[in-house]
Amino acid sequence: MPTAMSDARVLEAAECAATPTLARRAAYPARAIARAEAPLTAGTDQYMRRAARAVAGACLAELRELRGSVAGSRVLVLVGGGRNGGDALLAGALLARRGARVEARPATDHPHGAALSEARAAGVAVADAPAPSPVLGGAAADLIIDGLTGIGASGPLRPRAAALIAPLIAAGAPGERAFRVLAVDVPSGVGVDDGSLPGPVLAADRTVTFTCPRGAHLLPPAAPLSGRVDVVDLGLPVPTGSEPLASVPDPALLAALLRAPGATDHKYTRGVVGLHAGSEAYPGAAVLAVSGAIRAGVGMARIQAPRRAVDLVLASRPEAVPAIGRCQAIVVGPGTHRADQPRAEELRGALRAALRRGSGEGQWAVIDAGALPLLPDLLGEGLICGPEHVLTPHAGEAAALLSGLGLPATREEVEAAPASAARGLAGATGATVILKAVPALIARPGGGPVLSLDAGPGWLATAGSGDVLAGALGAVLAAVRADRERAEGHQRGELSIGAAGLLLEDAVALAAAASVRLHADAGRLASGQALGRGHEGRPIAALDVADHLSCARQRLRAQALPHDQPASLAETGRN
Ligand SMILES: NC(=O)C1=CN([C@@H]2O[C@H](COP(=O)(O)OP(=O)(O)OC[C@H]3O[C@@H](n4cnc5c(N)ncnc54)[C@H](O)[C@@H]3O)[C@@H](O)[C@H]2O)[C@@H](O)CC1
Ligand SMILES: Nc1ncnc2c1ncn2[C@@H]1O[C@H](COP(=O)(O)OP(=O)(O)O)[C@@H](O)[C@H]1O
Ligand SMILES: [K+]
Repeated sequence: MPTAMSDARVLEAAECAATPTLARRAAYPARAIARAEAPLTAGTDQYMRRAARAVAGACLAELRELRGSVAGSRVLVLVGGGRNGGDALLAGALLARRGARVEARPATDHPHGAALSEARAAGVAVADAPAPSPVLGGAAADLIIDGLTGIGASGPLRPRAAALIAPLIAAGAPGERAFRVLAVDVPSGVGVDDGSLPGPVLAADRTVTFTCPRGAHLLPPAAPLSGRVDVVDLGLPVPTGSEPLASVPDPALLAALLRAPGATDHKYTRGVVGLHAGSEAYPGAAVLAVSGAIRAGVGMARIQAPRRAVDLVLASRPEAVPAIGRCQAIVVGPGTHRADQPRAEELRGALRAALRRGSGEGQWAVIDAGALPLLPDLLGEGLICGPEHVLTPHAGEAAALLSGLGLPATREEVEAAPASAARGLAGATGATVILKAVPALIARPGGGPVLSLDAGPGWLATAGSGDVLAGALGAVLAAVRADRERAEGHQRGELSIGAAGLLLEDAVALAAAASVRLHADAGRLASGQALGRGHEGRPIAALDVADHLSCARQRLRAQALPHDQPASLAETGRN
């Protein structure tokens, strides 16, 4: 199938098409995507051609970054039997016309016929593994295009496809290997809708997908294997008729929650948080949680803890108030263990006061660490969680809590299907759930798509990092609750601030998302990873994360204030 386009025009079109459309943040089921596309794509290959241009554009960018030029670069195309393989072959053809040495390796006896002919005509060599490579001559490729399977796949990769990726997986993770991998639509072999990993998958440096994200881009454990994801608009409809599986909250919405104080604000209108954090055994967690709350912008942080922990807090945060009084939100549990009976009894008291006894809204609360295992008994007493109660388990804590609620689960099961665990926990408790996975997930008790949030750099995996997150979340919840209290005191519609007009469930979920975002950005800033791609960053301590929360908040706010753009994250990281 010859093309009438000149090389220059092909390149131009390819680069345009690869521009990501960030407005599309919700992942829909593969079936719904295919159903919505079908009336337009039947009987035409124009959408496959647009897809291939977008893929080729991204490949050109990767090759230029890696080698400085495209001509002479070595590209290996892995080809499955469907249109995903067709996209990859046509992209390979475009790259061959740009002077790349391109070889295609089919995992099927029946690759897309027209795309295969066009690739051959453009100079792409087609080799059947394990035949020796005629083009690459056994040398490693610079770039692999993974076009084995897309949204039409199910189950683990079949043996022939799995055999093609096995040696590539063995070459190491992205960043550690000599070649780059660009996945067409999804890294082949992932569970497209649920983000599961039913078998081996070649991790991509970059993925080019179409129309809207897929579940596999937003849900762990598959999500990190996509690398950078470009969502390209091919002119096909978004399947808005079906419920999304997951979504990425708009940063502008998160920023809008974190309003700056005005002339009529005082510390109580900015929010007061009460922290039941730290214990004789783990006094430092109280410092971390209080610091997280203060640096995230709370009006006042109150602390309740054993004397040793309170003394430590006051030594580093003299502004903390060592008495629990009226608060808009509480944080219960950082730095505590259920085996510490006297401390557990204090936490139980705080939780009893916070949970619902009937239908009314309870005290807004973060329920973390040692407070989580106390929940099943309290719910057994007839107390009730509402959306205003936010649970913050990691996988192990989620498994224990599910099991305590009569839904047996192991840590491995939660890690294999975190979205289902987060939804299950929210449904079983009635609370909002932040599951600390990578990416982090937020599930609402009323169901609906889970929110997916970049968890930040791996440097955040350091002791006490979760205590900082709990404190920051307490601060944001207190501020949102304070705004709602203030708005309730006014005539309807007279005062429009922050999250005042949102449904309770949405306000709390967005507050949770804003806190995860602040924590992740603070980790990027503290570690120097905010300098951009190629900067792997440096080790950080949990207190460094707390210290960078205020800067992270300023950066996020800038997204709500387009007229007042401050310096980029990258510039801040240099300080
Ligand atoms: N609808 C359209 O016209 C468009 C589709 N596009 C591409 O087309 C893809 C969907 O195409 P298809 O519906 O043909 O599906 P796929 O290409 O995703 O997969 C179907 C093929 O994979 C094989 N397969 C299924 N499960 C497998 C497994 N576990 N291991 C190995 N092989 C497996 C099937 O036998 C079949 O040959 C999208 O992902 C996207 O890349 C783009 O070209 C844009 C336009
Ligand atoms: N690989 C990772 N990448 C990004 N963030 C991570 C990673 N591992 C852990 N984190 C984050 O670090 C924090 C750890 O919290 P938690 O497990 O409660 O630890 P701790 O109790 O020591 O504070 C969470 O916010 C989690 O999301
Ligand atoms: K693929």
